[in-house]
Amino acid sequence: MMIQVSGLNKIYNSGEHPVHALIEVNLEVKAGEFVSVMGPSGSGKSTFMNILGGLDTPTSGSYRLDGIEISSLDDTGMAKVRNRKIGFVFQNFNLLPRMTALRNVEMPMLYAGLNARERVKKATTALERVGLAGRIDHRPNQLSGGQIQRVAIARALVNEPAVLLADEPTGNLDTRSGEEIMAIFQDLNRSGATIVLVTHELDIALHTSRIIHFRDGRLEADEKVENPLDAVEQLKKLGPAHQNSPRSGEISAPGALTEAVPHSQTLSAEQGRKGDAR
Ligand SMILES: Nc1ncnc2c1ncn2[C@@H]1O[C@H](COP(=O)(O)OP(=O)(O)OP(=O)(O)O)[C@@H](O)[C@H]1O
Repeated sequence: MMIQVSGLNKIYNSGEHPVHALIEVNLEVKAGEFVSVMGPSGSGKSTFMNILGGLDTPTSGSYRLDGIEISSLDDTGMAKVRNRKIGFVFQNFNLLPRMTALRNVEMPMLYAGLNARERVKKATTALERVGLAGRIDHRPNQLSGGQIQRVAIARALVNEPAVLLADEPTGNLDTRSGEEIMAIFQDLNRSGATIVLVTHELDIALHTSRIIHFRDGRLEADEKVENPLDAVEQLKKLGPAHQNSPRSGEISAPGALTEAVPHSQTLSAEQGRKGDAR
């Protein structure tokens, strides 16, 4: 079992009254599953993801990640687990604005003791994996929202984590860019990645094979998706990307997680959207 959560509770005591944000949550996720987390605002999704990611600790209960009991680790132990086992993708991207895509993706490897050549090689491979081979020297303000999110995914992948956690990774993107991100996640999942993704959109959740629902801090439903939507098929239905449409991306064919549009064709659109990409 990749993720094993039992009797998990989280109580915040920061305000005047304690907030019971998670109540007796139980969940098991096998290696290789693709799970989405849904629920109204305030239902506990972020709290749950923060605990899964080792960014916060539960008040009580057990959380095992890849066999390691996380809830009993100290800060140093937790930081190690985060660095080695978990890849994060956030809605607001969290990239360093002054650094190129390549340097951003190299960041998680800086502390892993790899030499510069190995770092560049692995970062380049990760960027190729998300279809950004031709953009490795671009800075975030030279990329579309969808491309920035792909850099963030490459960065999350580069240490080969046991699990990928994504909090609203398509939340700031248009339909096509969102589908492109889902195509990458589906591709990674088919190669064996375990992924847990928070989304407010059912259309996005239906790309995963299991949806769990939170309400008032409780995990109230856990359902299997019989025929998950295939993002590559959805992209075909959307038709060809319009050259002038803001933030349109480049993945347009099955398996084509590579650049389909020559660099020069996208430059003008990029210039037009500078500044609103994040
Ligand atoms: N640091 C904190 N201190 C006190 N209360 C908190 C803290 N973080 C979250 N909460 C409370 O815990 C509950 C769950 O919040 P959480 O952010 O996990 O919900 P969510 O489902 O992620 O919501 P959203 O979809 O709006 O992001 C809410 O009542 C929230 O106000």
